[in-house]
Amino acid sequence: MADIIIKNAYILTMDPDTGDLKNGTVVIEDGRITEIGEKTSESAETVIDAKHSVVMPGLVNTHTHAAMTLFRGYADDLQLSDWLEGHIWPAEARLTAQDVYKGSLLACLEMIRSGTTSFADMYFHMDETAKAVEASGLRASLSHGLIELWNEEKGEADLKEGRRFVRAWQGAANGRIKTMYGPHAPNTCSEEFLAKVREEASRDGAGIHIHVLETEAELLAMKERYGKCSVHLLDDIGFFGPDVLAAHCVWLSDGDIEILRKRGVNVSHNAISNMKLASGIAPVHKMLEKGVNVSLGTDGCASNNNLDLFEEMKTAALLHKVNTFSPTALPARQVLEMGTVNGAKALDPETGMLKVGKKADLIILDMKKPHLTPCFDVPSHLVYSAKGSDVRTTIVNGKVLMDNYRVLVLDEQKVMEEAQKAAAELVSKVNA
Ligand SMILES: C[C@H]1O[C@@H](n2cnc3c(O)ncnc32)[C@H](O)[C@@H]1O
Ligand SMILES: [Zn+2]
Repeated sequence: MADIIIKNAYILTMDPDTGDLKNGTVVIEDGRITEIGEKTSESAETVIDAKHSVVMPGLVNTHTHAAMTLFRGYADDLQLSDWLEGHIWPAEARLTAQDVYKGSLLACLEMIRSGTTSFADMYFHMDETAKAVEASGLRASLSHGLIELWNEEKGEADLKEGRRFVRAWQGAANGRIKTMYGPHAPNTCSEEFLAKVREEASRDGAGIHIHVLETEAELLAMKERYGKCSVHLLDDIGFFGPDVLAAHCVWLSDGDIEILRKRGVNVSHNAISNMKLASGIAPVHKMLEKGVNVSLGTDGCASNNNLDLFEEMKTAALLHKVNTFSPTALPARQVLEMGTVNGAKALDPETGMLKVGKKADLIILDMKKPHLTPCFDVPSHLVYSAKGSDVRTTIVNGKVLMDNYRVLVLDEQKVMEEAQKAAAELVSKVNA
């Protein structure tokens, strides 16, 4: 007997071999998809009737700082350097482990509600984020943020903590947690430190998550310090490979794109954060054209200000159409690929697609809504009309985390109240 059967659904598989099924059935057993077809002869403990609904792979958020939900709306409308150094870092200096737990749990709740089934995170007190991921049932690739700032002692201490975290949590929560090294950026970490991180990551078989060329200020600072940009510096020290996840990549030259392609680097595009902080427009259409794997991230809630990847998909599609003066740029299917398959390629290739043998990370959207009526083309609706709040059911690793809008794994009221209290106390400490 199977664990879950989902029937009567439009199935957006994201699998180029099979295409979509207009009225199909998905069977889940032991955390994996065991059957997809029109009908099944199986029976299951849980049968979900998904009439008027779409079943699709869960969305993958490849760049965020989950606990920054506590800073949602805290320091809006500022220049990135002022925002980060003048407001966010002083507030983060007061963060306790408990704050990070409460903020991360709130992020997990928001992601479950809006259809994100896995995410890549870089932050501090990461044991707490890992505990929140464990409790929520989500999947995540987590890293401790390493901000060396040319201070050798701080670099050593950060790296020690990063290494401890990587080793302590790799494969935890029944394999749902993976760990990575998280050097913050090439303009906040020295060349020697970045090379050391590369070495450690290779030794531990862990990936690396890093911000790259987010702002023009970074590009200019790198040119002044090294006479070359971040991508060329990282390439020269042998930093890049398919285990590197580079967030932002806004200020790229054509030569940089070629390096990213050649090295198989995964790029996380954060359209809303880049627009809000006025960082610039990443050359996403060029990267995709050249064959770079580009996925989607929200960044933290202080620069977005939510974790809804449906908003991110729509924004990315619109931004690159207007940027290229071409309405055919980034069509709906390609954006859906960025939100699912491409993200999965960066974090866990056994997810991101509804296919027999893949891990069962999937979501069900309720399509019987005024803003989704009529429906001529499902992918178009998912990108241009749907919202995270249209997700009715979220399943990760074959476990139902939200069933028909009811979150089963967390006490929603308590999570919100505790985060609200922690955020208020934190801000009053910063202002004191
Ligand atoms: C992990 C550290 O990274 C900081 N951070 C959050 N968002 C951004 C961003 O867009 N660029 C650079 N750094 C960022 C976060 O506050 C932590 O200090
Ligand atoms: Zn970031």
